Amino acid sequence: MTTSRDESRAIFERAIEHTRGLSPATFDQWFGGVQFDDLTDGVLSLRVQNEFVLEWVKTNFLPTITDKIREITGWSVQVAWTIDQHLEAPIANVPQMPPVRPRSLVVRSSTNPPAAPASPSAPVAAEPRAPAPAPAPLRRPALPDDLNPKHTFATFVVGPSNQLAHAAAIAAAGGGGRRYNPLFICGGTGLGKTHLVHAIAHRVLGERPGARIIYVSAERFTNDFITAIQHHRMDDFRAKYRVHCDLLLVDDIQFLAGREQTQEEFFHTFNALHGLDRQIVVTSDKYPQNLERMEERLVSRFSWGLVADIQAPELETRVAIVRNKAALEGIVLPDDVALYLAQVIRSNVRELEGTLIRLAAKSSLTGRPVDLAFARAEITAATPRAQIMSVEDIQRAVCHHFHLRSIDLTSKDRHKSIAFARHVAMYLCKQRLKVSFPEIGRAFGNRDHTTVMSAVRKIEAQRDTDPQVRAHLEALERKLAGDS
Ligand SMILES: Nc1ncnc2c1ncn2[C@@H]1O[C@H](COP(=O)(O)OP(=O)(O)OP(=O)(O)O)[C@@H](O)[C@H]1O
Repeated sequence: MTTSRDESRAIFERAIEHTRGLSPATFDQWFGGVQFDDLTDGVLSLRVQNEFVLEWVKTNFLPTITDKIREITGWSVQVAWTIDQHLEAPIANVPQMPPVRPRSLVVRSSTNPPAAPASPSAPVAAEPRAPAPAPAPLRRPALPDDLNPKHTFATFVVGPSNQLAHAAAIAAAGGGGRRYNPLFICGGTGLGKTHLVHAIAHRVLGERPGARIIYVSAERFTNDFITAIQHHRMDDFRAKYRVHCDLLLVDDIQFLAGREQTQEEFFHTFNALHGLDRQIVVTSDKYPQNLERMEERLVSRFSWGLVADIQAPELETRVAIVRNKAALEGIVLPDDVALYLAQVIRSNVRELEGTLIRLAAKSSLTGRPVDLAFARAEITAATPRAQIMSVEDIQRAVCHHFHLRSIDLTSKDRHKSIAFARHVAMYLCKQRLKVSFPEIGRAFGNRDHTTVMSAVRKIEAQRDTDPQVRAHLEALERKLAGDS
């Protein structure tokens, strides 16, 4: 069967449309970085920005796409990939390869704009590299003493904000997929970094009870090190961390800031384990390059494997987390309350969980059911207004300021003054609520997240150059703060 390029592109587009329906958020995030080159005689040629996108798309989308193409054309499709770092991604959050360090791979699950491309196109073979070798044989069991039994993969809710870190954590636990060493998980407080690290340990222990796992906070590593020096037990310390360890999990590495001697020791620990191909997982509240007072050689090693960040979860993920937590704790939580909690507590899962537990405790003390009225009253009393602001509050303030109807902001009306007010509202949502671009898009008449990104960028640029725009923003900021 021979087809023209237009026909084959149409076949490909039908196939990927089918895939988009299966998982729209993931699709946008990943498939946006793939370009169709050709489909001729059963060979589908695709161009991707980097190897990680290639592997992800290949694992998650390709089977469905090739099945669909087979359904349409009868071909058993083979895929030829080209890695092209110059490829302009239509979707801004496609993961980027870092420009200089050849062995590192930085993946952002965020909606941050992509970095500039670094090197020219290079065709690659269709197959991914062989899986990493199995860890060294295990000798004696070792149980990390402070693992939270509830922090498992089963209790971790996966969404676009954390799916890369989650997938990488499963791979680090030997659960398939490419294993990156080290795995560096970074993100703000209370977003699930420690949970994932514990989940890795539980999974490894479940599957290989003899595995020698060391789970330490960087603070504990420091204290162990100091104690070893004090008591002349450096040989034991080194044997423990550099030899009798199959998996090293280090939480909150930022704690090593400025601790030069501990950094030096950790550097050698890292090298020893890495040299033996033992998995190392590190968490941090910052990207490696943003770690303060950290030796450059350590920073560079942290980026050798995979840097996966965790962002604040989207609304749907927050709802799922709060429902899950309620189910785990045996709390009866109506859907409208779950949604309300997820709407008002946006940036920190720990806080979301804490609020749920507090509500449940108060409800059992007072005998009142956890219903919407109860939740609203409790949260309003306990939280400053600014923190429980919602997209609707911002839309209301913007409409009031520009004398518009609320429907104008969600309508398709592109009149200049309405479009400007809409852009301002989107900008304020991003600034104040830290909600994701897709989430904002949905609240503004189901607009695409790229539209929201460009609106926010436009206002950011005007804010710095146009005094009138700045005046509107300041007036709105005052209004929103005044509501607090
Ligand atoms: N995706 C998720 N699914 C389920 N629970 C989650 C998720 N993300 C976070 N949590 C829960 O939120 C709480 C805080 O998570 P965790 O302690 O892992 O955060 P962290 O990123 O390590 O924060 P910090 O940097 O402050 O140590 C934990 O109870 C954890 O179980």
